[in-house]
Amino acid sequence: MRINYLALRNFRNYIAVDLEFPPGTSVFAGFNGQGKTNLLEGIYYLLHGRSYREGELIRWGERYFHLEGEFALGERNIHIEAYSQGRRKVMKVNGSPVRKLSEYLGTVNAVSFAPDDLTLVKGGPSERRKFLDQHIAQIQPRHIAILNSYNKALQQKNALLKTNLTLRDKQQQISLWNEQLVNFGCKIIANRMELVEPLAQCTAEIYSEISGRRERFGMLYRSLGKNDAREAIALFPSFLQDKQSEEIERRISFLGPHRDDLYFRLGDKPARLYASQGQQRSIVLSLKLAQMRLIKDLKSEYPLLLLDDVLSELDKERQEFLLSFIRTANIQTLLTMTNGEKFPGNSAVFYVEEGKIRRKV
Ligand SMILES: Nc1ncnc2c1ncn2[C@@H]1O[C@H](COP(=O)(O)OP(=O)(O)OP(=O)(O)O)[C@@H](O)[C@H]1O
Repeated sequence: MRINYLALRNFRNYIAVDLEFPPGTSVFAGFNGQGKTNLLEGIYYLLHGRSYREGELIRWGERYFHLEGEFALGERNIHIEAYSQGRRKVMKVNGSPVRKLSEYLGTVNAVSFAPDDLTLVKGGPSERRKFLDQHIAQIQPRHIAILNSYNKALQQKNALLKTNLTLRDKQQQISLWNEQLVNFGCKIIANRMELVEPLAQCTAEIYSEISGRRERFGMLYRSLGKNDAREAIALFPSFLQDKQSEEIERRISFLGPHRDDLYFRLGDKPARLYASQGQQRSIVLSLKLAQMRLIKDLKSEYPLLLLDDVLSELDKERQEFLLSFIRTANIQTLLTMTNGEKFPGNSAVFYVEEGKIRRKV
């Protein structure tokens, strides 16, 4: 998968930028606050129909933003457009408006890696669930709709638990929401389980390579407190039934895949507690590369790789591992760096300065 072309209009700190991307690695270098992340954010927005950051996308003082990109998928070119129309956001693929995100999400895949991802190991479970769910959504866009339906039912159930209705009324209504939670929740667990099995294997292989075969990495998806997600699916309805009185008493719904976690192990020790800084970096790097491989296995093409200021976070050996993976697999990679860092060999270099981009000649 490739990006050939990108146009940004009034997007973040860009007034008007038109860029053509060569194959291979492109470096975007600049001082802090010049627009490097905004550029990757624009590409992310085109591929996901939303941003991953807070804040106003329209350039301050302007009334709209407009993004346009041309992507290549095998022999096929895909033209994606996104713009704001008042408060409304519009997406078009090859000129046709997109009604539902799931219609086009995952058409062109990208894996991104930024310093924030390094919290995946030591951060809270919600970060790891988000990581899993985002990956699933790239290959199975309906997963987003299932998550939304589950979260809606969960919100309604929590709202009900907070009301002052009689116990009898609550009991009656809760079972309706529980039915929905089971319906959508089991699909979520099944999707996560299906991804984690190959992801765990692939990540372990890559981690072993990075660590010179000295360390063993393992990953386990724990759902509803069970190590076996199939068991969790089978038990979910009766668990909800058993916990009903406690949920009514505590006025909160505390059981379901919205509480699940992904456990990382180094040898037989939990990585969350014991992984060193370097080991955390190796785990996240292995996870990202495993994601790339799984997408390649499924779609026969590697996704785009968006590396935001991440190279400086890796030591020399891990940098070399990542760069040689990119070179060997011939992955189109967009890499941001701060001025002064050493650029990887054979890359096209672009300078980013105050919302303007020029290619080094
Ligand atoms: N809606 C907006 N309109 C205009 N400028 C904006 C808008 N949103 C963000 N900015 C500005 O864009 C600038 C560039 O942000 P960006 O995150 O891309 O920087 P960067 O080059 O990646 O920097 P760093 O190396 O520090 O990560 C910031 O200074 C920010 O204030």
